[in-house]
Amino acid sequence: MSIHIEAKQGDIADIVLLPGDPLRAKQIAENFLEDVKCYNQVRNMLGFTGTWNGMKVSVQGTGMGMPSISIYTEELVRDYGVKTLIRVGTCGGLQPDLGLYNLVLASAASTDSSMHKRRFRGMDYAPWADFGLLSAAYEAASKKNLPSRVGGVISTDTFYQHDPDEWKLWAENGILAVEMETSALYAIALRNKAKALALLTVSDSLVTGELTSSEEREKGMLAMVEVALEAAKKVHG
Ligand SMILES: O=P(O)(O)O[C@H]1O[C@H](CO)[C@@H](O)[C@H]1O
Ligand SMILES: O=c1cc[nH]c(=O)[nH]1
Repeated sequence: MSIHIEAKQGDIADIVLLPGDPLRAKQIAENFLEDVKCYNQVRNMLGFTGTWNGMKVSVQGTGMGMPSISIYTEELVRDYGVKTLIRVGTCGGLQPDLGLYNLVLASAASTDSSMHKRRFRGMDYAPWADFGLLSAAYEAASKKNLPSRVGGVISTDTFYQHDPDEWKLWAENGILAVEMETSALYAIALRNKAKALALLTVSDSLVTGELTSSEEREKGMLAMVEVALEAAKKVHG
């Protein structure tokens, strides 16, 4: 048991999928896992463990933003010995050729948060994905003919920006998409010698203003979850 997770030792698998939304965690468990057990209801941040094609896997909601995902991932790796963390989230596309439902595989994550600057005494730190997971996920997405791009994302502290054009600076410098957790996830995984990857489905485009409905988003997520599970299976056997 940790401060925010009530699971007993052994309840959580070595591999954990991490959606921001706890109800997406429930939906993933119901749609993909067998022999499912709910191990966490603290703060309604639901966590489940089951099996997928014989592989033990957990799925844990993280909440929104880096402070929230930091709490869950720190406790998962430090208190439960989790080795592999795969975020399955949504993002806003920042490049004109990124369509709705395209998959972004975040190779690295910039941030406008001061989280790394505090830890690195004012210097910048650029946390990155585990290459084995990244290449396995790219291969799985390619086999499914799922349009996908590998590149940098920006993890922002502010979903609603005061300057509506702020995202353009990141776009002009090659960043593919905006979301709110990956930079913290990668930094925590690297510090704890765990493997991490963020898979992000484009739910809206800041370039064109297109948006998906919540129902469409649910459907679009399923392909990403399959990619995450296949990548985990390839890396862990
Ligand atoms: O769909 P999730 O995983 O929550 O991810 C994205 O959606 C939330 C904002 O709506 C933020 O958490 C952002 O990172
Ligand atoms: O953080 C996010 C997530 C999805 N879409 C966005 O525009 N921002």
